[in-house]
Amino acid sequence: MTSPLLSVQGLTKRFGDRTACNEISFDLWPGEVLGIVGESGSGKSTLLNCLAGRLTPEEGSVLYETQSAGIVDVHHLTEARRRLLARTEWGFVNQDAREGLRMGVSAGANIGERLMAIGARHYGDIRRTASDWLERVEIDLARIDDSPTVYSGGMRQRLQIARNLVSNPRLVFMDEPTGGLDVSVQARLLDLLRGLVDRFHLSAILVTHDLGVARLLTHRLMVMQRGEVVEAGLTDQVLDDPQHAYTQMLVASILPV
Ligand SMILES: Nc1ncnc2c1ncn2[C@@H]1O[C@H](COP(=O)(O)OP(=O)(O)OP(=O)(O)O)[C@@H](O)[C@H]1O
Repeated sequence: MTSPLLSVQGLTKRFGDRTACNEISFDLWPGEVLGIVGESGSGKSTLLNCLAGRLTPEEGSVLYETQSAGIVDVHHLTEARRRLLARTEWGFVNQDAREGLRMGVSAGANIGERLMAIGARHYGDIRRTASDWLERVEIDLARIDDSPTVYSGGMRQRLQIARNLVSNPRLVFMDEPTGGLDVSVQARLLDLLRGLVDRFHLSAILVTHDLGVARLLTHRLMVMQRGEVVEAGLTDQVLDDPQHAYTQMLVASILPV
């Protein structure tokens, strides 16, 4: 029997007297893509940041099964070990690619840096792998030495995805990866992400307010309202036959038939 990659128990995060996430518990299984959906302000990003160790919850635990050191409690690791974990086993794709890229170095270096962080040293190999990944995310190789500052929004997002996936992460956190882009750019990025998720059997947790994105990319969904998970289940089931009044409202407003 396999064990969960991530196991979350009773996670609560408050900002002053506002509870952004309230007693959230769930498991993520290897190879699974879990979507977190809900309206703006429902607590999705806060939850994601608590899972990835970027925010510290007031209560609860986030247990992660590491590749070599067994199960660790993300919030009881030292800062140095958490950073190491983030660098070697996780990816984090931000909505704003500028936050996930180093804007002062070339596209190739953005990918190469990640490889060097996991021990790659041979310049030729690093350059070759960076080139492969640029191709994989449909960026013209002629742009490898350009800085991402001269990339379009869609290209930057594809570069951020390449930078995250090049190190073969076991778990990828994504916060609105297609947000803020033109509709046609979004569609292409979604196609690309879906292909990569399938090809690399990614385990991922994806935050989105877009139920169309959730439908395309996720296996399972958690629906959040005011910091609570109000409904959870297989994505198609939740979207085709929502049980909670809030989910019914979301589905009716976002996916009109
Ligand atoms: N740093 C912070 N300080 C104070 N309150 C915060 C902070 N971050 C989030 N909140 C509050 O926590 C609640 C949840 O916010 P969060 O950003 O997690 O929601 P969200 O569902 O991700 O929304 P969006 O889709 O707009 O990003 C909101 O009421 C928000 O105002």
